[in-house]
Amino acid sequence: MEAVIKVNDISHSFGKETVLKDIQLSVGKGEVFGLLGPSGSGKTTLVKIIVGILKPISGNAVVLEKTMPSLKQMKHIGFMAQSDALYSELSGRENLDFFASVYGLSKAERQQRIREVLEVLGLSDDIDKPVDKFSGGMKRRVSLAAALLHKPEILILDEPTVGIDPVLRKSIWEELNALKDEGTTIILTTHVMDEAEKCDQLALLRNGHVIAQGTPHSLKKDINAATIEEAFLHYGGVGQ
Ligand SMILES: Nc1ncnc2c1ncn2[C@@H]1O[C@H](COP(=O)(O)OP(=O)(O)OP(=O)(O)O)[C@@H](O)[C@H]1O
Repeated sequence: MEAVIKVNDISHSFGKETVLKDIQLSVGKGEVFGLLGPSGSGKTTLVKIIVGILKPISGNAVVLEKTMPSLKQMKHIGFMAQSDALYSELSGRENLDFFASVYGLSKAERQQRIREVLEVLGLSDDIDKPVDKFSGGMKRRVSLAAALLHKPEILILDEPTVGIDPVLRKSIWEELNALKDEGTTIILTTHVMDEAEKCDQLALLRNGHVIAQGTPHSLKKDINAATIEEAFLHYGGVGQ
C-alpha cells in the first residue's frame, strides 16, 4: 500500500526526559491508524511532530513525500488538537468561518462547507451561540468540524472523542469511516480500547516506545489475546 505518512527513527526529549525513542511508522493511504497508549506515553508529542508543530531532536516525519515541518503541506492536513483552539467569545459558526477563511475557502465555499460539516456532526441547533457556552463535547465537535472544512487528504486527530457521549461517538466513527472510504488517511490518538479496535492499524505506545504494531486482529491473534487491553498488557510487559 502507498505510504502517505512515514515516521523515520524519531526520537524526542524535553530537557532530560526522553519522550519518544526511535519511532518508525508507515501509514497507508485511506487507513485509519490508531496511536494507543496511556497518558504520558508520547502520543501528542508524536502527532505534533507529524503535523509539523514540533521539530524532533532526531529523525523526521514525511507527509505526502515532504519532510515536515512544511507549511505547504498544511493545506492537505486537518488537525484537531487535544485542547480546543477555539475563540470562546465568537459563536461556533464564526469560529468555523474564521478557520475556513484561513484555509482560503471563498465565501460561497465557506457557507456550503460549514453547512455540510454542521450536519455531519449534529451541531446545527446551537452553532450560533458563543463557544464559551458550549459543553466540552460540543467544543470537541466544533474542533473536528474545523479540521474537516477544507476536505483534507490527511486527518490527524488527538483524542477526538474525549468527552463525547456514546451516541455521538458512534456517529463520529461513521463519519471517519465514510471519509476513509473516500480515501482520507486518518491518524488518531486514543487510550480507549474499544476505539482502538475500530482502527485498521494500531501502534501501541508506552514510555515513548512503540511496543507493538499491526492490525487489531493480528495483535490479538499473535499472542492469543481476547482483547486489545490484554494484548497491550502482554506487549507492554512490566517495567518497559
Ligand atoms: N512542552 C513540554 N515540555 C516538557 N515536557 C513535556 C512537554 N510536552 C509533553 N511533555 C512530557 O512528555 C511526555 C509525553 O507527553 P504527551 O503529551 O506526548 O503524552 P500523551 O501520550 O499524549 O499523554 P495524554 O494521553 O495524557 O495526552 C509526558 O511526560 C509530558 O509530561
